[in-house]
Amino acid sequence: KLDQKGSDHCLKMNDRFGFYLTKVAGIDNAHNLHAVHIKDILSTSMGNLQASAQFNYMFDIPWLIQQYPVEFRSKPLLIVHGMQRETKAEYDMAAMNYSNVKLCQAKMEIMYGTHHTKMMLLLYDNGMRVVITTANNIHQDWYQKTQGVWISPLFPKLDKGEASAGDSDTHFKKDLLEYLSAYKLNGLKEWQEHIKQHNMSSAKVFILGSVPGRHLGEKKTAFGHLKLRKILQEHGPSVSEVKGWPVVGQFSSIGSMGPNKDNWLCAEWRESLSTAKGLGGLRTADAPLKLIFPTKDNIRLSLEGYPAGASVPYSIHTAKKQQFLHEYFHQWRAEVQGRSRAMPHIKTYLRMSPDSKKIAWFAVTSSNLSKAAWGALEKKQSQLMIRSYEIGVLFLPQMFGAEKFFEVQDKECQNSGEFPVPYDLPPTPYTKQDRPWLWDIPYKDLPDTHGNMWCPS
Ligand SMILES: O=C(O)c1cnc2c(C(=O)O)cccc2c1O
Repeated sequence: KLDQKGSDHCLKMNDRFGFYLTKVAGIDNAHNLHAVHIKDILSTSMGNLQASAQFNYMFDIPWLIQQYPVEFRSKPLLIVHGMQRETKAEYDMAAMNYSNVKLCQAKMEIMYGTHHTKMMLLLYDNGMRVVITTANNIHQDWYQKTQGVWISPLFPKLDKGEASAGDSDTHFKKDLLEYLSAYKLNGLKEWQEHIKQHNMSSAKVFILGSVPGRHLGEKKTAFGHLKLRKILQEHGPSVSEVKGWPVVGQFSSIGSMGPNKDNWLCAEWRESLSTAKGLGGLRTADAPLKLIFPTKDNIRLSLEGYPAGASVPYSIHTAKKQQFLHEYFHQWRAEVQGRSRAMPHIKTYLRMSPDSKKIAWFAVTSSNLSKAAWGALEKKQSQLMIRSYEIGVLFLPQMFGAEKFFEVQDKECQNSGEFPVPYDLPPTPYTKQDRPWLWDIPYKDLPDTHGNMWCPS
């Protein structure tokens, strides 16, 4: 048990990055000391809330309202979602009970796209905060899973007339406004205005956004994996420093990516994630790729048991078409954070030194491993086609006063500026017996933590 000081220190250290994991029920509370629950984010200690906007994929509206302190439950709340038809009608019905709740439906004009973005815009009487997370606005996403949360500093209001100023070295404000204006929704105009009126110069992260569309010309590098490539080209580590460093991807769902690695995964996608600063296009030896995705047994033996798999939607139909992928797979192991049994719904990407003691950058985002989220080049690479709304943040060492790289925090609550990577590095490869979790086939051989089998209908 950490003494009071230790735990306070932890909190401070974690404030360094503003990156937290969500609290997990049922593990030693030592592992929750600097984790956050949604009620902590919305609490009066974060500011005197005047209004908020909640962007997400899944909402339990009554549950969400209950997460606000009682004195904030009647403040204006804008819910931004991508639901259509029956589900949209359900949301409209649920919201009717709350006169302060307005709904805003994101346009989904490209097939198979979803509104994955999970973001909170919190307006106080003395400023505003931006929160970007991987958790849906439902109880079970904040209960026994590993989820990521980035909480911005308090952004103070700008004095009149300064509206053009207030951006950071990472052009956080400009990129957030560009992301929101891409919705082309009148319902978002007031929040775009709030953002314009606040000083966001203290933001040290880069925005990684995705917006449905066929992005070309100037906009081609505004979103998806080409935005990450652009940032790494300009601000990333140098080629010589990270030659041969593995790229690590960790996610809770997988899209269809063609019959072999050269279609997309180890072509444009790995190209972007292994980009380094220096001569554009200087081909470095292909970076090793390590993908972290829960095994069937990770899910079976988890705190939630097989039902954890209901949030890990990898279908056998898709898996069958891309067996090549499984060579890259590594187990979910998070002893460092006491979360080996708290299944990942977090999505993270990083570049790791061969000895896994350092990382060149770290991203936490709603984006899973899919072309829909990161984009796929089309028309002779002249345009990037993205299907879904996504948002995440990228941490670069030099923006946080680190020399060249982040040291990896390999024991909880270390007293230094090490980066709290949410899982164990180096990742542990699948054993010969391991199989990736597939959510749409039955498992009747071995019971889960709660003694149940898995029989999807
Ligand atoms: O967090 C999200 O954005 C998200 C999106 N989609 C799903 C699906 C699906 O789309 O079928 C199934 C199960 C979980 C999720 C989920 O957690």
